[in-house]
Amino acid sequence: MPTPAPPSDTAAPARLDVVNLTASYHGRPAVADVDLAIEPRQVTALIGPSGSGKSTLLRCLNGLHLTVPGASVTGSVLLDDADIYAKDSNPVEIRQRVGMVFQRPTPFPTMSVRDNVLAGLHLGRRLGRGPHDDLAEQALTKAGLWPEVKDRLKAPGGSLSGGQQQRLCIARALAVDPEILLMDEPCSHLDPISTLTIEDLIREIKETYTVVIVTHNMQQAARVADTTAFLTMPAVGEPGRLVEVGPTERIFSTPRQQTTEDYISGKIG
Ligand SMILES: Nc1ncnc2c1ncn2[C@@H]1O[C@H](COP(=O)(O)OP(=O)(O)OP(=O)(O)O)[C@@H](O)[C@H]1O
Repeated sequence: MPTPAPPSDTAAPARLDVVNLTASYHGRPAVADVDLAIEPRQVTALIGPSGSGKSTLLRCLNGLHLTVPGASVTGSVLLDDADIYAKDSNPVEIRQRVGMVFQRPTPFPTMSVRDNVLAGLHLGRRLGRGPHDDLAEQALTKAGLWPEVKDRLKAPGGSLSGGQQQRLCIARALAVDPEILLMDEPCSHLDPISTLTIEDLIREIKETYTVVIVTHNMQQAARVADTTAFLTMPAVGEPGRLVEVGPTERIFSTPRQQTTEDYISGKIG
């Protein structure tokens, strides 16, 4: 199946369908048999105990998993119906359409704020219409950082606070105009105020983007996610499996599976 064409500026954000996905390291499954529909313009949270495969599953959603030595995948991830694991799919294009923000803010510390935002554009994607300064301003505005850095665009990225650096990374991810943003515990190294700022931002950007977030923090999932997917593994050393997925409010108030209830009530995990 051919890789889908890049979106026009007015295109709706993409949907993702995970179909019978198993992801392994050196032949050992880390997460198995996952079927999961990720709806456009929603925030989907992946929750579950440590080692249940949340980050692995997240990295499978844009093919980043296969960049890990010894990693393999079976099953499919359909990006608007085209399998990102098809032989003829284009990994660079997929990662432009499905961006990623990591746990630790990862700006280039000595590169200027402006150049950090534009750093992803060298991947060969179209640069859009206006000059790059406009693009940097737009991305920083979307990431809620523009008022704080508009007079510091030449300052090094490393001179910003941790929370600002994480929003700089979000601006960098948004500058390449993705349709989907994957966030792997984006607040785990941030203070409570910066965390709330990022959560506000997630709620705002879901108007335009499809967001998938891995979080250990169930309150955070309850605050930001429309849909929550709970993964766990039956025993240590066994692969994680998707136990239950549904509207966040229902998952937290009336989970259908006992394991989900045990996890959210703190009995396991
Ligand atoms: N690079 C790797 N090489 C080998 N095994 C790995 C690698 N990354 C993860 N794993 C294994 O895959 C399994 C799932 O790990 P993963 O990090 O996806 O879980 P997680 O639910 O995100 O955990 P945590 O909440 O602790 O971050 C674990 O058993 C882990 O040891």
